Amino acid sequence: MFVSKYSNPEFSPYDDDSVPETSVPGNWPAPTVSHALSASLSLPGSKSLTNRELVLAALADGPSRLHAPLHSRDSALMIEALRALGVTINEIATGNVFGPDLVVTPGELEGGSSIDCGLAGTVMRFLPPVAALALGPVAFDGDHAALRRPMRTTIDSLRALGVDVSDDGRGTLPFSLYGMGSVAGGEITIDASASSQFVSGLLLTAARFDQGLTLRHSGEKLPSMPHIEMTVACLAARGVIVDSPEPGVWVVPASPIRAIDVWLEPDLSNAAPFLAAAVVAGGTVTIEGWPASTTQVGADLEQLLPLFGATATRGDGALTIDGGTGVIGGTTYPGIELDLSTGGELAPTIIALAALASSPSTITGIGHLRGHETDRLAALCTEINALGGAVTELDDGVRIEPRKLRGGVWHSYDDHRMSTAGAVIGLAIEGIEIEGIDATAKTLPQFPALWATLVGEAPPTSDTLGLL
Ligand SMILES: O=C(O)C1=C[C@@H](OP(=O)(O)O)[C@@H](O)[C@H](O)C1
Ligand SMILES: C=C(OP(=O)(O)O)C(=O)O
Repeated sequence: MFVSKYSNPEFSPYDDDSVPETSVPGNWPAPTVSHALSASLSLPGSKSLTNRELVLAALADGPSRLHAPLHSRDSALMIEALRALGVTINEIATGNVFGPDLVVTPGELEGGSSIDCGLAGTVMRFLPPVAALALGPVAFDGDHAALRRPMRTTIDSLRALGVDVSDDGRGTLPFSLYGMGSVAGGEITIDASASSQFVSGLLLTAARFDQGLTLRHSGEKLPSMPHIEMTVACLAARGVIVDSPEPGVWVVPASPIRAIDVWLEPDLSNAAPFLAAAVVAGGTVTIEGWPASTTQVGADLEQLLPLFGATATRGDGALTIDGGTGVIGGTTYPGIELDLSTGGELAPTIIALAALASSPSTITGIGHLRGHETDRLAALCTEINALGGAVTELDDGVRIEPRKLRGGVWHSYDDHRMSTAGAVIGLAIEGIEIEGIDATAKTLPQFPALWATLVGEAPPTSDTLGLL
């Protein structure tokens, strides 16, 4: 039997003889715990806020300082792309273990570049409208895994705004556009049912269009509303007041975007697997620096994790989840019925917890996760079922039946939230090896180091936390 070096078989209620015999080189053995947790962690800045503030600072009327921004693959791709478009971005060391502050100085936007979007939805959906303001051609491409993410709405909306876009008709990366130095703006209708980022991308730049923008969403659903509200709030902080006269309509006035200094909040969606660990292992996990109020959908974890029998407490700028004795200590919790359309990026963690529940769960409102870093519904079904689970895909979600799980290789599909969902299950199930833990570099390069701290394996050091 393969036994993770962190595991203690005595405490696993899911012991099974069919775990793999040997470890696969390069895979990350997910730590299994045999004790209740008592961890307090700080996390780096929010991906969604950092990449919005980078874009807004690049379009602003002077230099902006970003304090405590995220430094990860997604933010690095955004920084490189903005530099290629003529924006100056300098680092200022502050002693923050998660990396330097950034000073963003706008410049005249120039074309002639090729932008690597990697696998970052925020780069591929936020930057084409910015590039349309540049003078000259700008090409957009990305990772192989990115070439299936929906981009048709971005392409069509730019064309509706009069921008010259060349693509191969598939509605995905790669494509290119020819910026004319300005965009007239006006009124357009788009279908953003595949991603809220189509709306956010247009809103972020629209104040710089000659006539601003009236944007209408026409489609059967609109996922991730909190992320659109985050965009509107970031614009408001820079003096651009977006009116929403009715649901699905936004009016952005032509207006300067003010240069301001901003403090980035920690990434609350990246807190999800750490806080969920308390549910599985028992004991407490505290995330420091939890904002008193926020536009991040990760704030919903305070209400979501108690659905799994945990207790959430806020105080002293922190959120603590107490999982009692946890799954490994014998706690059972019933499955849940949940519409997660507002917080799709929390779904992989929630589904991992549901896979350890004692009765069935149905998670809906997340059909659009098929267009995320991977088809997350298919990936979660495949990986949980390969461990002995019983997850089925629905039109817009998944149904999870309780099953005794066993160890095995958990594939990440280049998706950071698949890697971390596997780690959550791995706390209770011996012998789970994560293939592709490096995917966590997309938004949290320190994940393996922080997870080791969480389970009490190693204290954090500037070497382990500062890695990029
Ligand atoms: O605007 C953003 O920062 C994001 C919006 C959401 O995208 P979708 O609406 O495509 O789910 C979310 O899932 C993603 O992680 C980040
Ligand atoms: C969907 C996600 O990312 P992206 O910003 O690449 O869309 C995510 O982080 O869960």
